[in-house]
Amino acid sequence: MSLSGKVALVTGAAQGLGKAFSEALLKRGAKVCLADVQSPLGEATTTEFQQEYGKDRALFVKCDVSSVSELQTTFTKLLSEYGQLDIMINNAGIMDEHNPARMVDINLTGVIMGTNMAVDVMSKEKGGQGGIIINVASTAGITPRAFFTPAYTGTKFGVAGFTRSWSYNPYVKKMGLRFACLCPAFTATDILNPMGTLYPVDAEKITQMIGINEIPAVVAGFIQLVEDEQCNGAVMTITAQEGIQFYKKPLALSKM
Ligand SMILES: NC(=O)c1ccc[n+]([C@@H]2O[C@H](COP(=O)([O-])OP(=O)(O)OC[C@H]3O[C@@H](n4cnc5c(N)ncnc54)[C@H](O)[C@@H]3O)[C@@H](O)[C@H]2O)c1
Ligand SMILES: CC[C@@H](O)/C=C/C=C\C[C@@H](O)/C=C/C=C/C=C\[C@@H](O)CCCC(=O)O
Repeated sequence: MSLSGKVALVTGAAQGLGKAFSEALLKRGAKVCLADVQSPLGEATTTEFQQEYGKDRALFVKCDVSSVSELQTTFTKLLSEYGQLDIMINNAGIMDEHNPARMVDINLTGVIMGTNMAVDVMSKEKGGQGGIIINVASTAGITPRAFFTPAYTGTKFGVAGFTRSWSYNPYVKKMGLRFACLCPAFTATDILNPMGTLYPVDAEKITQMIGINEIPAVVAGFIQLVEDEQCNGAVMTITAQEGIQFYKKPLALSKM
């Protein structure tokens, strides 16, 4: 799918993977609404992108994805600026085993609410143009072996299950929608702080043992999902040792 003229919403876009996903979309001709709870940093990232890709191509909205009203306001601002939404990336997430309720609100409830609002705007049955919704889980969301992050693992299992459930919906073809789940393993961003885990020494040791992805490797997998019109139901893993793999291959879209 050509991304020229498409409109994307990326949550958690001020830094890290969300920033890199946003830039990859901009490079391919899309307009991007960057949503993040970090206001000065999100504004600085957006200004950087506006200078590189054009003022009208990037928009920042301060948004805490755990707040339904802030998410709604984000969609309202995005639609009033760009008039459409084609690509929804629910990426915002934290690692804080010491505050599991907050982590569930951001990592899981935020993804569910962001997805449901995007479905309402993007569905061809509701006046939208269809498109793709990618939810960022983790390899921790498909194997429970990261014992140092049990609540985080729970949220990411939730994201993977939620996204896959949508992909099996027999009405997605009529809606013109595709759902995919991106599952990186450890990647070089600020989230890799062992102090957010229950067992920092073990977390650090296992991270080094498994290896750390560089951001461009994850961006390559991300773009593959965005551009592949057959990717509905895909669960893609990206690891330093084995690169891009499919844990669950794309589903044939239902004829219903
Ligand atoms: N880096 C990794 O090792 C790794 C591996 C697998 C999955 N992930 C997932 O990738 C996603 C992006 O993480 P990252 O690695 O870029 O980390 P990061 O900490 O660099 O970026 C996370 C971004 O999310 C934003 N954010 C946090 N809480 C928010 C909220 N309530 N509302 C809106 N934005 C919020 C932060 O401000 C930040 O910009 C997360 O969902 C994370 O769980 C990361
Ligand atoms: C160093 C801190 C670290 O623990 C914080 C990580 C924060 C987010 C990254 C997370 O999404 C990545 C998880 C990757 C897990 C990779 C492998 C596990 O699934 C399995 C580990 C154990 C094993 O298989 O032997």
